[in-house]
Amino acid sequence: MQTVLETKNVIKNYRKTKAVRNLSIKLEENTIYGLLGRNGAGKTTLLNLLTGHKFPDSGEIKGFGKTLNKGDSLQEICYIKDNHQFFEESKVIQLLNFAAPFYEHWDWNFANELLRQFELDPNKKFKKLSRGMKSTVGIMIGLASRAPITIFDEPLLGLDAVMREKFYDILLKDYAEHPRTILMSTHLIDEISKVVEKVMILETGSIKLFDDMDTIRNKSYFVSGKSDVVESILKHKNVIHKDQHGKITIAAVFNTMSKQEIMEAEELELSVEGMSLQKFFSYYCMGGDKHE
Ligand SMILES: Nc1ncnc2c1ncn2[C@@H]1O[C@H](COP(=O)(O)OP(=O)(O)OP(=O)(O)O)[C@@H](O)[C@H]1O
Repeated sequence: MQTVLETKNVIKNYRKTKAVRNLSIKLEENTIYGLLGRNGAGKTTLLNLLTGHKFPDSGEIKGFGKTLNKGDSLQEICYIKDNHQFFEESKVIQLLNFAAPFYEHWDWNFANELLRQFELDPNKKFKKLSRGMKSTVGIMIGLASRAPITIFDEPLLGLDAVMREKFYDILLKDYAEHPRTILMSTHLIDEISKVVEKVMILETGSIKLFDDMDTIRNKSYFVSGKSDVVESILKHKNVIHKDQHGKITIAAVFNTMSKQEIMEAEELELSVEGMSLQKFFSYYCMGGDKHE
């Protein structure tokens, strides 16, 4: 698959804060990426660097194989930020009219359909929209742009569960018909696990994990049962968290377990269950999610 965006040894500091540390990643065409990380992990900084809104202190950023110099930004990118800088006095339809010419693949039929689906009055002024409605304006522009690379920074802030489901459904349907690269940073981890194909976890400016969603799903398990049996079966496995309840241990494992190993565990009266991405993220990054 073609690489559409790439960073090589990118560093970005804000005075003493090392926001992005020596980061090298490749984003491929026609893939949906989820960008995860705790507050302050460097997600927004990375997105700003990829989109030319910020320039690295050192390292290189390439779009479609070409190095981006200071001030360059790719026409192929649509970047929707969480802090909407839209003109407050403008009506929704004026904002769409303003955005459309920037994007070669903009689809007005789709934009109008999105207005209907998200129940937005095109003649309402942006400043009079609720927080969630403001987010839907960004979402609509991001989707209708059909940009080869669409980047959303926390697109779902303020959206209720119904609207968020609507977004995931529309995104997946449209992506199936018009494949492109979509990179989305979010804290709604379980929700996006249904949508993303690859997951990137940032921790203090570095990549902690970059893997296929399916691989993560297939490698993350809870194994529970009598403590000594759990301990013996997991001796050589990557246990990322353990909980002890009397004589019972519940272990969170991030490792491949073969069908044979699962069968053997079950024969020893252990239970082996899948783990949600949220749980995996918590255990993998935070050493437990007891404070959720
Ligand atoms: N303009 C700035 N000036 C100084 N420090 C900054 C600036 N922007 C970000 N930082 C710092 O850089 C680090 C990374 O911030 P960034 O906003 O990229 O994280 P994030 O992962 O997007 O966080 P969140 O999930 O809370 O939005 C943090 O320590 C933050 O305090």
